[in-house]
Amino acid sequence: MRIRFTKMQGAGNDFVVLDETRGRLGLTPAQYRLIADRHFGVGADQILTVRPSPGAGIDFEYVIHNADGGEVEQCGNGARCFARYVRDKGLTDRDVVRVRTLSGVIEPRLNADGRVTVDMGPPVFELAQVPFDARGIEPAMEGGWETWPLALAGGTTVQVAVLSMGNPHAVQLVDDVDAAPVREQGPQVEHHARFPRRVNAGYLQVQDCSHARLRVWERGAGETLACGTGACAAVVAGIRLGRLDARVDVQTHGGVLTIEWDGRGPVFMTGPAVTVFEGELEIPDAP
Ligand SMILES: N[C@@H](CCC[C@H](N)C(=O)O)C(=O)O
Repeated sequence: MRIRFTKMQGAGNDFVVLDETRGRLGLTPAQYRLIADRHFGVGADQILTVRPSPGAGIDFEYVIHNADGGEVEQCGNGARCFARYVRDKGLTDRDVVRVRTLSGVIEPRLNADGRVTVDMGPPVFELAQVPFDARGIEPAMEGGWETWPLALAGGTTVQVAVLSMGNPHAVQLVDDVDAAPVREQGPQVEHHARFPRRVNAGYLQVQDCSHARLRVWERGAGETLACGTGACAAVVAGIRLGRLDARVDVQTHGGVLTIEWDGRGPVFMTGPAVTVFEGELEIPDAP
């Protein structure tokens, strides 16, 4: 089959965007993997699919597949690209769209400067409780919030703050992200028995109360140049640990994301959303 696609990026986190507003393509996980493959396909960290409104008060449905072909609940950098895409393609004339994802409704807003701000909804902390209570592991209090010990191979134990931004994150505070063992340790954290549905592993370096650096080993994609939900989760963790203020510029390898959280309500993420090119791809039909 031949499919039309748009290649986009948000702070270097790159996406293939597919339009299913006029009918489903019916792609299989293997076909998503092929599209994301950097040698045999287009290449992307995630595939984003635009579907029509699922009901009253919602403009679109937003479906996300990781490069490994698995469908996931949320993608922050993708949400900004999604908003840019539906506007540029004339699928809406609104500056603010309400979009249903697997983890709920989010609201991206196109700004006059070309960047996009997304109301990502509030962080969820319950994720941190259940498995640890079951194992009877004591949390460590650090700056008034709980982080949890995670035993890794070779006798290493790391402290992680575990929370959900619609998708799961385990965030570590590190002194220097450049020296953090993201590629060696990230896969271990992602697949740790503690996280039956796997997890995104974030490494946060606090520079001062409004500046941070971040690297993320993403579930189902490996280390990416930026992770939007990862930036939201890391800033929320940094605020709860007393290390960050309510508005933080997060420097990633692909660009800066501005994250705002008042300590209670939704997290707001602002950053770029850019179209790179468009094309057509021939992929084998599903068996
Ligand atoms: N790149 C993303 C997150 C994509 C999904 C993630 N890998 C997961 O499996 O939860 C972002 O910008 O948030």
